[in-house]
Amino acid sequence: MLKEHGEGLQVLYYKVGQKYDTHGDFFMDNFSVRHGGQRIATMLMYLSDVEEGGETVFPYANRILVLCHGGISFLIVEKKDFQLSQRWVMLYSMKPNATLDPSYVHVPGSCPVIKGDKWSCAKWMHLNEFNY
Ligand SMILES: O=C(O)CCC(=O)C(=O)O
Ligand SMILES: [Fe+2]
Repeated sequence: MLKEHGEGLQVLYYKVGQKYDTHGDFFMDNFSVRHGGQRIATMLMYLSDVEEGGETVFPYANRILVLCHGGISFLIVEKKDFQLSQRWVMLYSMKPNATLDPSYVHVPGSCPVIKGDKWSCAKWMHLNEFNY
């Protein structure tokens, strides 16, 4: 992917009780695609440890991301825990044939933070050059 196809980084901060509602990272309207076209993929990065809560859940991909609890990240796939060696994941919004792929709709985008606080960061990649 070319760097010109990327949006600037978007940093998110959640305090206790704050959450992000269910969504997909692709656009559902024609207006939003005017800069760079549809989003192809998201690189989601976890910048902090959350003591409790703050999970990102991908039920259609059968994945729950429990990130950075006590400095360790986990990916739960089909009820099995996998410890991640990195603090980021790639989520795809489109299939290789350029049709939308809802597999990584996040339900919710972020569960409420229960203890501590959460910092995350999204980098979105587009079909075309992104110039805003
Ligand atoms: O903070 C998270 O875990 C998810 C953020 C997210 O879904 C987004 O920025 O699109
Ligand atoms: Fe998202």
